[in-house]
Amino acid sequence: MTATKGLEGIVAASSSISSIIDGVLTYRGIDIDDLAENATFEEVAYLLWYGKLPNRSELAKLQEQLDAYTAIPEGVIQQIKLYPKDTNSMAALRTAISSLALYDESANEMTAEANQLKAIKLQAQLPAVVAAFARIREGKDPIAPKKGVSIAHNFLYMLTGKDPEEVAVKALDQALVLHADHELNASTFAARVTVATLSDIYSGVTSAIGALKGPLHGGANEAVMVMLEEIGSFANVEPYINNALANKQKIMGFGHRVYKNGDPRAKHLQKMSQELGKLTGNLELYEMSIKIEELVTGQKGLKPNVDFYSASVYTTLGIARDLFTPIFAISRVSGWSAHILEQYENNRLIRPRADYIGPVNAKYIPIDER
Ligand SMILES: CC(=O)SCCNC(=O)CCNC(=O)[C@H](O)C(C)(C)COP(=O)(O)OP(=O)(O)OC[C@H]1O[C@@H](n2cnc3c(N)ncnc32)[C@H](O)[C@@H]1OP(=O)(O)O
Ligand SMILES: O=C([O-])CC(=O)C(=O)O
Repeated sequence: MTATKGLEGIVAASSSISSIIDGVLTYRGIDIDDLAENATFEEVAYLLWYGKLPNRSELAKLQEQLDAYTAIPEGVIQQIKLYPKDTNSMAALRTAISSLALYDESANEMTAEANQLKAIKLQAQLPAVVAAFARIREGKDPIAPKKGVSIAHNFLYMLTGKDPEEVAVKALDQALVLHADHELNASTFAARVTVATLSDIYSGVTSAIGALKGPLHGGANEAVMVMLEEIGSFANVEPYINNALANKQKIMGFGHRVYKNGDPRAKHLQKMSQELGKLTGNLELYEMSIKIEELVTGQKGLKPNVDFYSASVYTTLGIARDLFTPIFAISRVSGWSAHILEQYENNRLIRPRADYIGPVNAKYIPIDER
């Protein structure tokens, strides 16, 4: 038995949710470019869960369900108030989402209907948890969600207490569409491994959040912003990047395990970054990002992934840097839950083998002889 490091190229599940074929990403067979231009995030979540786009009445019913579940249990709010003020935002999210299960009587119910409803609940509540955490750590009260508005609108409203501008809602909504699912990425795989033991959906999503947190995966969007802040100005881009590449440092937001000719989502975020920069009259982050891309692609052949331009987009929307990865989770919980439901439908325990490379024929040495 020999191991494939990082399971590169290993096909570990059959799925009908999203595909990456010849560099083209689809959700349920629909090209991401088409969805990014035309679909709302709620339509996409429905598509991922049910395998088809919703008609008007199906979408209205989903909106009603989201409205019914968005408010988070008071017990979870009280717990968030006890978190240290400097808690890592993804650690807070992981803990709070795990604790949502304690307040859901159906948490361990395993019927398909119960699990589908819990997917909707998690989708509704995850943005409310992120917004509540963001406010509570600033000593502010959480804001009750609105009804009848999109997830993007509600999230920005729950963060600030003000109805966001239409352009901000549209940008965030499109970012949510672009992040919703991505085949067997690390966090989705973690979710599937967890629920393949027939553990519950909250455990699956909690595992996924833990996996998304790392800077090689979802945590890269925050790391990109750390880099942009360190660079500080357009003039410093070239010396900074040349030095980083000469020292064999990884440039966050570049490279991908599957896409070798570029991530099809990045161009949408690049365009959004430029448009928001123009609207706010500050194109510096966008121009710095373009220059970084020119240097990294020019010297290493690496292309930006979904995380690269999302950093300048979210910053231009006025969102705190450490909420970027939680926002990724707000979107990706749609994909995680779709994969969890798919795993339950045709389950088998996921249990690969290890190529043992440790000592052999070793003997127990009594403690006094060591
Ligand atoms: C939503 C997402 O999860 S998208 C990915 C987000 N992550 C990042 O942006 C972090 C930066 N990127 C990376 O670390 C990697 O490109 C990954 C983790 C995304 C993919 O990794 P892998 O498929 O394992 O590629 P691996 O790390 O083996 O890289 C292959 C080579 O390219 C180099 N490389 C890959 N990414 C980068 C990068 N961002 N900057 C500089 N060099 C890089 C590696 O150093 C390695 O070089 P070597 O062969 O000389 O040692
Ligand atoms: O697929 C991956 O490995 C990472 C990624 O781009 C995502 O999860 O969106």
